[in-house]
Amino acid sequence: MSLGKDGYSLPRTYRRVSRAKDKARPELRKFGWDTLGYAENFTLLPLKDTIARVDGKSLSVDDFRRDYERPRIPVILTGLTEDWPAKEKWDINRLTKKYRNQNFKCGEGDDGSSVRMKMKYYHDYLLNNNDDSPLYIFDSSFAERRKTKKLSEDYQVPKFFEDDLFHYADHRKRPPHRWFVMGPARSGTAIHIDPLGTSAWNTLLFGYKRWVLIPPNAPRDIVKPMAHEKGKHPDEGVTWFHTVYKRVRSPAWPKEYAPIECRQGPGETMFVPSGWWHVVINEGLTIAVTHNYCSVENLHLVWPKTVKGRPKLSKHWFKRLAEQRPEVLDIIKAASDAPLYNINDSSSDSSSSSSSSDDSSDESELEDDRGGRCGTGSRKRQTDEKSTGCPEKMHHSLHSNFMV
Ligand SMILES: O=C(O)CCC(=O)C(=O)O
Ligand SMILES: [Fe+2]
Repeated sequence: MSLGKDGYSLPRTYRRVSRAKDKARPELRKFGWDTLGYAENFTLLPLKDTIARVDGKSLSVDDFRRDYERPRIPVILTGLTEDWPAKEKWDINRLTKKYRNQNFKCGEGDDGSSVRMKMKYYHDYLLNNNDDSPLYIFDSSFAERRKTKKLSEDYQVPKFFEDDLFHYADHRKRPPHRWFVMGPARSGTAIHIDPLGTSAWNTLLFGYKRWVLIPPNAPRDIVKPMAHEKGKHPDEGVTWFHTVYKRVRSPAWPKEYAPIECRQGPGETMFVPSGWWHVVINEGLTIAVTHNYCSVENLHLVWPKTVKGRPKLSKHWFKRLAEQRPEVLDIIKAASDAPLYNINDSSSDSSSSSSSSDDSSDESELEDDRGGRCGTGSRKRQTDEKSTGCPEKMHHSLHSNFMV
């Protein structure tokens, strides 16, 4: 198809994209979206892949718990998508055809509202943009909307993550926990910790993502870009890979905060344990699904954060767990007796400090630090952590609401 003079194939894309951009990143209106020229000049340091990869088909749930989940060690699980319809169906052209007129969340307004775009316009944008840090689909309500919920039938929650204790809470009350994720080169997620002490799994169906994970005890100040490095994209993955990444790779980086890095490819499932800092950049078009969860292995971390950040939810959830999973009450009791500690040790989580028991703070504290999005719908992109009090994962980028 030939491109219009604005560079897009469809006549309305330019206006739809402009409207979304103005709402999601009004501060770029004057500065411009491609001013830094990253589409031409952005390069990543050469890959240093240091993560363990394990065949998910032959690994037992008990072994996963013992070797990775309990000790909180990141790992890539392979071979889990072989029976997923998504393996074939989550192809950009097929998705665009099937969900052409459906809106997907690709950003968040200053007021926390979702910025949405129809798939057909997003597809046009995806193929034809030169933005420094492009809009990124991070949609946490796809499984609840009539016309997009079939996406949730295209994949299966891997057995390792099936026992999500948040299932026992009323699904309308639980924090956002699953995201359909799609974006072009240079889109990604700023450094963050997922919200509420949850762990996450993130399965890539198409493309390649670069990940850097940094241990929970690393202080916030050293893992985040410095004030003078933030520029116009303070909360974007590209900025981190442009600034902090060099330090992480230098011999001066403290050994105790040694990162785990990798290039995740199609069919690979990343396990991000509770409390780990992580940052992601897409090397080209990627299509993924990610869930955050609470299991018997991280409940001791999730519980105190939920009490603090989502007090009403915690009461409701406690009742349900007492009825249906009484055996986990000992974990809750032990976690409640322990002094409230930050799972990040030195990297205190400012977001969780703003607690009050009213609904709004309840809502907003779901996330910890995901850098991603707040609000109720996005998971993971927060603009600035939890300090904004937003609970989702972080992104517009960070799963907005649910991440730390
Ligand atoms: O795929 C990505 O961009 C990473 C997402 C992420 O870390 C999150 O949603 O918390
Ligand atoms: Fe995350």
